[in-house]
Amino acid sequence: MKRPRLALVPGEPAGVGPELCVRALQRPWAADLEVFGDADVLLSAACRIGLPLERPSPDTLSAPGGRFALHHLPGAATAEPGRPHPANAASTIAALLAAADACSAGRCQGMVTGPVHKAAINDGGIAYTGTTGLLATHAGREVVMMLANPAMRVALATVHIPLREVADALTPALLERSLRILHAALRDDFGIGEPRIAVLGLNPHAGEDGHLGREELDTLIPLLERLRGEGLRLEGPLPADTAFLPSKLARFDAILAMYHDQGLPVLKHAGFEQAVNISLGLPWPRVAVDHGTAFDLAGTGRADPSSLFAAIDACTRLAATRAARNPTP
Ligand SMILES: NC(=O)C1=CN([C@@H]2O[C@H](COP(=O)(O)OP(=O)(O)OC[C@H]3O[C@@H](n4cnc5c(N)ncnc54)[C@H](O)[C@@H]3O)[C@@H](O)[C@H]2O)C=CC1
Ligand SMILES: NCC(=O)COP(=O)(O)O
Repeated sequence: MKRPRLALVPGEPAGVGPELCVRALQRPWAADLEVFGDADVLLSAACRIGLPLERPSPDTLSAPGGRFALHHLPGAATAEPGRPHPANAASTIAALLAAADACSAGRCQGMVTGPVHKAAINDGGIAYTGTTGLLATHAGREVVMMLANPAMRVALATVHIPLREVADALTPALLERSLRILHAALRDDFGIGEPRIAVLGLNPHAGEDGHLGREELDTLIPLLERLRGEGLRLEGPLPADTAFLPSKLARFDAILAMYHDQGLPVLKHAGFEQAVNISLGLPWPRVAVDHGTAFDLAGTGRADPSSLFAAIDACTRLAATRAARNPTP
């Protein structure tokens, strides 16, 4: 099978993304990487952490890992580690969209993204709640965020909204869409014939028969019963406090959490380094690091590249799976 070509996007220029990408370019991969970002930011990051990186031509980077195609998208302001500049918001977003376009055009078979600082993008005058939503809008698809590490897969029914708004956002339509996208991705992208999905309740003790909240009785239970009737293997709504016990986790291929901080702290505690963030439902694979811009570490060389490396490996596998499913003539 042909080697996949993946777009690699460092993300926020003042964060740890650029230096983690420099680290990725120090070694060979099972995919060809094309970098979408500001070459000067990458060269400065390499210099700062003492790793070799050169730009032998306007559209090439060279490092011990090989020669890498470069799509240079300069920022408007000089990037300072740990100090995001609102003037760089436009080029940060442009790099993500250029990579998405390369995937849509078939030039790349997937994209791997570094962390983006939501407030820095908003301060630059661009409405943005995350790259998952940005790419969903760009591709015209409904998308579900799923984080995964070797211990578990956790998908989110709601993501970057205030906690106060979560209960109202959990409509039957949103939950059904989330479950169908998750089920299809587990089957098609992860090769699980009959995925077993655990669905968490929203309220303590999954609502305690309506005494601690009604979302389980009014929304979740009827929906799960209907979808089970179609053959989907769904368990729940489960009390979230015990759903992650190892004996329970072993029974499921994925968990659908109702909101960001219901699922992600458990997953990150169980393996921050190996976790990746996968956008389910896009026309091409997109995998991101599980961590943020870590401004406290930017420029120090101390940021751990494991999640970025795991993201490149995961995206390579997903691209290969899709290529095997839809072979080009
Ligand atoms: N994939 C993405 O684009 C993500 C972006 N974010 C964004 O990043 C920004 C900062 O978010 P925070 O909540 O501060 O989370 P953060 O993940 O940037 O930092 C939290 C803690 O983890 C540490 N950490 C993060 N990455 C690390 C690494 N590679 N190696 C070692 N330690 C690391 C940091 O030093 C800090 O102590 C926010 O704007 C957030 O929205 C957050 C998570 C994912
Ligand atoms: N908590 C995940 C996160 O902040 C990254 O989201 P996205 O940018 O991948 O949508």
